[in-house]
Amino acid sequence: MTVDAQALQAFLDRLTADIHARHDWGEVANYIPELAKVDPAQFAVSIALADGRLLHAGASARRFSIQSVSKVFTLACVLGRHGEQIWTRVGREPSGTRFDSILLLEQEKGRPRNPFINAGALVTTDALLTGRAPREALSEVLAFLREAAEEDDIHIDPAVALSEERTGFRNIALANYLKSFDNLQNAPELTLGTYFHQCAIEMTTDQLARAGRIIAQLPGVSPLLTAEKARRLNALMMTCGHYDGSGDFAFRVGLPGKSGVGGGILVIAPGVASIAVWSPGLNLYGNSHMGTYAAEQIAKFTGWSVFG
Ligand SMILES: NC(=O)CC[C@H](N)C(=O)O
Repeated sequence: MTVDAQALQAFLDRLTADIHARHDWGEVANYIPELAKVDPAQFAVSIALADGRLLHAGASARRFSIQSVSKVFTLACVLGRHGEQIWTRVGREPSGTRFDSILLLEQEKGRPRNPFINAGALVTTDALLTGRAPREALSEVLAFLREAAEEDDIHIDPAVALSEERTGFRNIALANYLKSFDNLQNAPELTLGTYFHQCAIEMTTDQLARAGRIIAQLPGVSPLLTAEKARRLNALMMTCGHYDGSGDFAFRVGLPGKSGVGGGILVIAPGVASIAVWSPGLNLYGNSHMGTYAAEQIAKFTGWSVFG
């Protein structure tokens, strides 16, 4: 689908002004002290187009904590390393529960519903870690992101990782619970440390939109992902990328997306564009409130949808 880039840029500028005028930001995540300090009144959007152009508006050069958006890239690394084997340990169904819920884990004997809820992401991170040190596993995720974004300046914020390490009691519970079902191969502390650091990667929307081009399979991007893997990541993002808000996101936006509790969302228009939005205030489901609104408005303006 072709898009008039100039008209889209003017739209993004209007959208940014509109969002700032609304003063309806949502609440920042307060269970991670370092994220609770972030000013909610911020917004950024970047769109990488199939012709190589990168459009942006708002604070698109400001770094934010990508948090659960990292789960897509970790899964991509794990699929590359272990192939389909990972699906014996984690499912591919939406959970209908909060991202940090433990409820289904007991009923389903320690096999998390999908790789994007925390329990499932702990399993994929554990698979990435097996056979090496946390530093090496994290280097692989960073190298993957840097190659996808074609930019080296992507790093982990140690203060955010430490902040979560000190207060992440639910994740600590989930990891121990997984271990009791024999669904962690490493010591829970090691898997958790790797997971918290992976979530603490910081990026700008410009960088995230560029990294997402491989999931959108835009022409000329790095062959890091096969077309088949990209399609499957998109399917998982569509069905599970927003936890118990996934249905609402699909209904409103019509494109696969992955959110993070830092307020970022990566939205994919397959073959057409990779969109990154960021606004740190969250909605009821723990997904960016204004980020979701922006994605909805962009989809409306462009007509981009996987549903025709
Ligand atoms: N939804 C999220 O972004 C959650 C990620 C966060 N690091 C956590 O585990 O709680």
